[in-house]
Amino acid sequence: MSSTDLTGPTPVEMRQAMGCFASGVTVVTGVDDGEPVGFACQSFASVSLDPPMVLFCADHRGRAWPRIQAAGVFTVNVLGEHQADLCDRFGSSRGAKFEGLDWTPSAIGTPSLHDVLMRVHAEVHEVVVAGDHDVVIGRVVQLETPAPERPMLFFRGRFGVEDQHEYTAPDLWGWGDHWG
Ligand SMILES: Cc1cc2nc3c(=O)[nH]c(=O)nc-3n(C[C@H](O)[C@H](O)[C@H](O)COP(=O)(O)OP(=O)(O)OC[C@H]3O[C@@H](n4cnc5c(N)ncnc54)[C@H](O)[C@@H]3O)c2cc1C
Ligand SMILES: NC(=O)c1ccc[n+]([C@@H]2O[C@H](COP(=O)([O-])OP(=O)(O)OC[C@H]3O[C@@H](n4cnc5c(N)ncnc54)[C@H](O)[C@@H]3O)[C@@H](O)[C@H]2O)c1
Repeated sequence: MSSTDLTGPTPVEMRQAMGCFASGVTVVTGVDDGEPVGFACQSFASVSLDPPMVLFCADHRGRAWPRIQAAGVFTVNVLGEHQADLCDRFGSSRGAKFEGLDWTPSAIGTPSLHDVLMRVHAEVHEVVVAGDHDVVIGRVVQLETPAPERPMLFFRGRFGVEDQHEYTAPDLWGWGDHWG
């Protein structure tokens, strides 16, 4: 089979496979017109040390990202293991994300969430459109490491890995036992 015969995975196959890559979970926050906005985000990474840069990927359908982009500054709040409630709150379109939530304005005005492992405060440097997401590259202006908590882990669509030892990866491509 030549590479031109390959049609590539479906969205479902992408989600099932990409879920095998364990990540932390963050909440990306900003302020637009005085109103705090934010969304749960696992596609976060360090990009450059000098100058200091980070990235995250934002779905075009999300309503928070266009407002954060308009403001030009954002904070990445890295969640601890005990903060599943924050992930639920910011990872769903149900309910008001900041209703009844304590937060503090950062030096750049963005919402700092409490009891997180780390906060990255940044200015939007570049936005690259990639398929149905924007890749957002930010220039870091301040870092904070408020709490030495254990991290929240997201793996195969669930939190943590301890209870997933019996999981059998779906045989998406009919490879049987020939993984790797
Ligand atoms: C662990 C985890 C990791 C995630 N990682 C990422 C990531 O890396 N990048 C990313 O972009 N997203 C990610 N998400 C998804 C994102 O957090 C959610 O989609 C979140 O709700 C987006 O918030 P928002 O305020 O931007 O958009 P929302 O306003 O919450 O809208 C989200 C979706 O719901 C639809 N919607 C909203 N309100 C209504 C309504 N009343 N009726 C019908 N449809 C409606 C919107 O059109 C949109 O498609 C992640 C979620 C989780 C749980
Ligand atoms: N990058 C993202 O936009 C992203 C990442 C994770 C979860 N989510 C969304 O959060 C909700 C809850 O997720 P779940 O618990 O069902 O996990 P899931 O099983 O859908 O996610 C498994 C993996 O697929 C990838 N993925 C999922 N949705 C994606 C998207 N829209 N764009 C790019 N990659 C995506 C991520 O790598 C994730 O780790 C879903 O609506 C999901 O789409 C979005």
